[in-house]
Amino acid sequence: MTLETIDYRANDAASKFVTSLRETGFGVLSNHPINQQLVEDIYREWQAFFNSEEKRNYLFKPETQDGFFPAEISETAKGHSVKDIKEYFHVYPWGRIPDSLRDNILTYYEAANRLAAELLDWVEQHSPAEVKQHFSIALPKMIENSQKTLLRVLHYPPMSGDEEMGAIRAAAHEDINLLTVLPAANEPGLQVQLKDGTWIDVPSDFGNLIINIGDMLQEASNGYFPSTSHRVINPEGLDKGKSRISLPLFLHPNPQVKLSDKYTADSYLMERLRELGVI
Ligand SMILES: O=C(O)CCC(=O)C(=O)O
Ligand SMILES: [Fe+2]
Repeated sequence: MTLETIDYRANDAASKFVTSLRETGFGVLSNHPINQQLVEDIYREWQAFFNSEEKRNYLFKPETQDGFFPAEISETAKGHSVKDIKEYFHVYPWGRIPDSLRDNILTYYEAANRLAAELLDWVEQHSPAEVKQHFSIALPKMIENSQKTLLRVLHYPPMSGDEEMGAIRAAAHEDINLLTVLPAANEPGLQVQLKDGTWIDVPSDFGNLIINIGDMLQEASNGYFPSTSHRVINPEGLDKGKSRISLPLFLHPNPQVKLSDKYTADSYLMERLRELGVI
């Protein structure tokens, strides 16, 4: 099985997209409104930033979680013992951002959020009534003006040869948030796990937009929309010498939004961050 790429401008785009999310946890869009030149500019200028020592001036603050997370303290996925091979920067509009990178990244943040609201509306419109009734408010409303939505600029450095045994760029995990929106990275490697356990490549043609379900949408839909495991595998051969940059936007509802009888967005997030040991 492969993941089908869906033309955002096709008449049946919404229903095809939601069917793909329901079946695989992922949807891949071509012909979408995110400006590809902007994405390319961001990849280029953030690559230069990660190559410079300036990044150390933006070391993340544990209380606010904005800023630069170096490889030494980078994430260990839930259930794994080896750190991922990556470093990243957490962008929030209220957080610290290097001046020279601010305009482009905030333009992208806004454009991706606007599209995300439309895609959440597609999900809502194509949810069966018995699923829809679980949503405490309309899905696009959940993220409206949210200060919690996080744009992560990820840098996977070239392989040096002395990586820890068993380490990969991003070990298998599920995202915590409602939906994740990410432009295809500048190098392949992203894979999703199907129901039968096999791993398939997410079509990474440059210009595609990849959307995946996170645990919060799974919780809010009472399991109807599956949050599926995904990972980023290490490059082989000549590609070992190449960096990879990616740009996931993690859509987080406003903290007081009720996800289910059991959780608000805030109580859900806190429980997960406690499990991860980061708070
Ligand atoms: O780099 C990628 O393509 C995906 C990253 C990812 O899954 C994550 O950061 O949660
Ligand atoms: Fe992820």
